[in-house]
Parts: sequence; structure tokens; C-alpha cells
Amino acid sequence: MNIGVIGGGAWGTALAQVLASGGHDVTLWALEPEVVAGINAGENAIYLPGVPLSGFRATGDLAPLAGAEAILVVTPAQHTRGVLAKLPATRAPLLLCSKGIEAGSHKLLSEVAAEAQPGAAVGVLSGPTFAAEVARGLPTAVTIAMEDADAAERMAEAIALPSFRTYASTDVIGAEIGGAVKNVLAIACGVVEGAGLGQNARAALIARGFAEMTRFGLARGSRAETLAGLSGLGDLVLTCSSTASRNFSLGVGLGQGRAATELMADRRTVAEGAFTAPVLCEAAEAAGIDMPVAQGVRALLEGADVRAVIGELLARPLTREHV
Ligand SMILES: NC(=O)c1ccc[n+]([C@@H]2O[C@H](COP(=O)([O-])OP(=O)(O)OC[C@H]3O[C@@H](n4cnc5c(N)ncnc54)[C@H](O)[C@@H]3O)[C@@H](O)[C@H]2O)c1
Ligand SMILES: O=P(O)(O)OC[C@H](O)CO
Repeated sequence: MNIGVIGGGAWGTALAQVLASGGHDVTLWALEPEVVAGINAGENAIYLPGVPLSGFRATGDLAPLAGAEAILVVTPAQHTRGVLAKLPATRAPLLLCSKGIEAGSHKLLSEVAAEAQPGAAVGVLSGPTFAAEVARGLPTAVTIAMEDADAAERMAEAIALPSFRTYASTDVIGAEIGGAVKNVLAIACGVVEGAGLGQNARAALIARGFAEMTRFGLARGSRAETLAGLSGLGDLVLTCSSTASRNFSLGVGLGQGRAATELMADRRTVAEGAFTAPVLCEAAEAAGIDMPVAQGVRALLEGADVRAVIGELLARPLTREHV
């Protein structure tokens, strides 16, 4: 297939390399001219250093990608609308690989993409996928969700490799909500680590965080089994247990009492949970969905004292586990 990849960060670059390894004709669009030049010279030293790249080309021009047979959209969530608006109108299926919810509108990225490119079918590629591992060819599994079951299966078969297993799904909303919410929960788990609260606390937080993801996801139309799959629980477990996660690492800093402004300053790579937490809380509050862990993360990002936030969470009234 002729495949376009929009976004030259770590994940777009890793996906382009996987697709090229599978024999696809891949063109990657990157924002920064130095990233375009680097990839074409064999390394994306800014966002995916140390990984040799070959078999695909990078460009700073979006126009040629509009004619591809499929386009992977891998820009940070808050830039998705702007970049898709600049892409000439396309009928190629758009596979969203970014994880987030649009600030202000509270829209999922599938809704944003449908508005920006009304002629294109929209799907999601998501799962537990550290870019550096994928780029090195280590075994990875992802969900490919498209409303049309046949289209999802065709896409899943087209891009699968022995070390890149794809599972087709028709639950687009479920796949994207899992990926968006887990980033916020990964920050929370990092806080547990940074504050030295122990492994019992982290396991409890993963379980209670998953309860929040499930409540929010079901309210927005997700299927429970999607939230319990690769793109939800699978990705939650990955990013809640490793400092290789940017979101978890941000949380570690917050847990150590450092300020979010200091931790986010001059950062080139994206920790999506920091942008998703406020909009997720706003959307949950508007819909009457209880998400205390996400609210705690938002408070920390706004400068609240870490011990006070932890104390408030632990002092919540006791309740039934399943409500
Ligand atoms: N890195 C991973 O392991 C990984 C895995 C799965 C999903 N994701 C998701 O993929 C998305 C991209 O993350 P990443 O890790 O590839 O990025 P990154 O942190 O490696 O790089 C940041 C990216 O933001 C882009 N950017 C900055 N300003 C921009 C603007 N104004 N317009 C458009 N793009 C702009 C940069 O060009 C660069 O591509 C995120 O939603 C992330 O959650 C990342
Ligand atoms: O480094 P993070 O926290 O952005 O996580 C990267 C991916 O989302 C893992 O699936």
C-alpha cells in the first residue's frame, strides 16, 4: 500500500519504519525541516535517537499524502485539527494514532478528524506501544478500530507483521478513550512512585483508575471489552509501570514535589496526559461522572500540594467497589 504518516515524532517515525519493513510505500510528513532531513539521512535524532531508519521518505509538504491509500495521523492531540485542516481533502482512511481529547470542544479525535476531513473514514490504531521498542522490531500488539468491520480487518491484515500483531475492532470510541484516559492515570501512578507510596498503592491506583476509565468510556459509548483490551487496560498497565513513559515520568516529578511548570518547561516531547487531564475532568464533571484520580492529577498540574492531594484522595468516604 501507499501509506502516509502525518507526524515525525517518536511514534510517527516508529510506525513509518514498521510499515516500510512490511514492504509498504511510506511517506512521512514532519513539521520540522531538521526532522525531515534527519529521517532522510537515516536517523530522527530529535525524537527517536539511536534507531537506524530506512525504506521510507520524509517530507515537509502535506499535499502528496492526500493521495495515499491510508493515512496514519500521529501529531499530538491538540494539533490534530490544525494539521488535518491543512491536508488537502482526502478520501483515504485516516487511522488516528495519537491519544487525547481536544481541549475546549471536549471532542474525541475521531470527531475532530471527521469534521476536518469529512470525506474520509476514520479509525484508530492504539495499544501498549513504546515507540522505541516498536522501532527496534520488538513484539507488540495493537487494536485497529474502524466502524466498518471489513475495513478494520483489511487494514489489520495489511499492516500486520509477525512482531507487530494487529487485532481488528469496530469500537472506535472505546479504542481512543482507553488511550486518552490511561495517559492521565499514568501520571497518577508516577506520583505514587515519586512520593514513595509503595507498590500496593500503585496496584490499587491502576484498578481504581481503570474503574474511572470504564465509567467515562461506557458513558461515551465505548464497549467494556475494548476498555479491558490492548488499547485500554493493556496500555494502562504499560504506562503505569515504567519510567519509559513520559506521562509516568512527569508524575514521578510531581510526586517528588516538583512543579508542573518546571517539569514541562522547554520540553520538546509530549506528555499528553497533562493536556488531557483538564479536558477529561471538565467532560466528566459536565456528565456527572466521578473521576477523583483524574481530578487529583489536574489539581497537581495546577500547582496543588502533592501531600494534600494524596490526603484528600485517601480521605474520600468509603463506598462499594462496584457502583
Ligand atoms: N512515543 C510513543 O511511544 C507513543 C506511542 C503511542 C502513541 N503515542 C502518541 O502519539 C502522539 C505523538 O507523540 P510522539 O511521541 O510521536 O511525539 P514526540 O513527543 O516524539 O514529538 C512531539 C511531536 O509534536 C510535534 N509538534 C510540535 N508542535 C507541533 C505543531 N504546532 N503542529 C504539529 N505538530 C507539532 C512535533 O513535530 C513532534 O512530531 C501523542 O498523542 C502520543 O500520545 C506516542
Ligand atoms: O510515553 P507515554 O507516556 O506518552 O506513552 C507512550 C505510549 O502511549 C505507550 O503506549
